[in-house]
Amino acid sequence: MASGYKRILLKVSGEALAGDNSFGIEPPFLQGVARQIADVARTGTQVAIVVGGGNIFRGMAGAADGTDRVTADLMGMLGTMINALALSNAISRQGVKSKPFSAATMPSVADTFTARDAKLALEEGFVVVLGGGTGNPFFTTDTAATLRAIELECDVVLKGTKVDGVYSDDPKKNPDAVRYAHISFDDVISQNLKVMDTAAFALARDNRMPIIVYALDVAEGLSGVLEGRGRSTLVGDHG
Ligand SMILES: Nc1ncnc2c1ncn2[C@@H]1O[C@H](COP(=O)(O)OP(=O)(O)OP(=O)(O)O)[C@@H](O)[C@H]1O
Ligand SMILES: O=c1ccn([C@@H]2O[C@H](COP(=O)(O)O)[C@@H](O)[C@H]2O)c(=O)[nH]1
Repeated sequence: MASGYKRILLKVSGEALAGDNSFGIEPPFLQGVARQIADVARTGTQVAIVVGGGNIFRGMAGAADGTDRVTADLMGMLGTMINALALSNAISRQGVKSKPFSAATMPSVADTFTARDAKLALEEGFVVVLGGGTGNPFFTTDTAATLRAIELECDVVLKGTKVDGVYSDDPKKNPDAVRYAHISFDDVISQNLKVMDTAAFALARDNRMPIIVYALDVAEGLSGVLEGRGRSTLVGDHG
């Protein structure tokens, strides 16, 4: 069934790609995510993806160990590129055309991202997988996801992660945390709810870009979440 969305931006958690491990990519999990994405793309919904890198390297952790922050963030961005290549290839193996783009120039690895080229690829039926975050240190791939969604004129950001929505507190640390079905940008920011960083929420709020937070391993799959089935939280000022 078609989702009703013409074009979506999916943020795939890097940390979740490690599956039951603490580092790297678990192939069955990667294949499962690729299958869900291919199912949605086959319905005619255009899919752009931003991939995180928490399964490989986070700049803050590198900086805490003494590496200068800009270098550590470059290392983090390169980690997201590894995930982007793996995910794009896994989607292609599902029989759906996919093309990786990089925010940083690395011509032998992937085309450099421009909104114009990525939009053309989407219109030609490619699932585009965007690595390298925003290309700038001191940002995150959550902010990159919101930024790219706005640049590519997507209808919605889907944040696919390890938890099934936005809670009153981190559900991994507080078993009494309560999940919201819907929450406004102002509330998620003023309550300092950490499922995404404040910069990403503020950018989405200022550009009226709704965000749906859901668990990548949801039984109903990405298509189910897009159709309103499966647990998730809608962050936005309308609906
Ligand atoms: N209020 C909250 N509601 C839901 N999750 C929360 C909340 N506060 C903190 N979290 C945590 O935020 C995590 C998701 O964000 P995080 O940026 O760490 O990961 P990610 O975006 O999934 O991974 P990556 O950065 O590797 O792409 C969840 O796993 C959850 O434990
Ligand atoms: O725009 C960006 C995006 C990411 N980084 C660096 O990459 C890692 C991994 O990204 P996550 O969003 O944490 O998954 C991040 O910790 C940063 O070091 C960046 O510098 N700029």
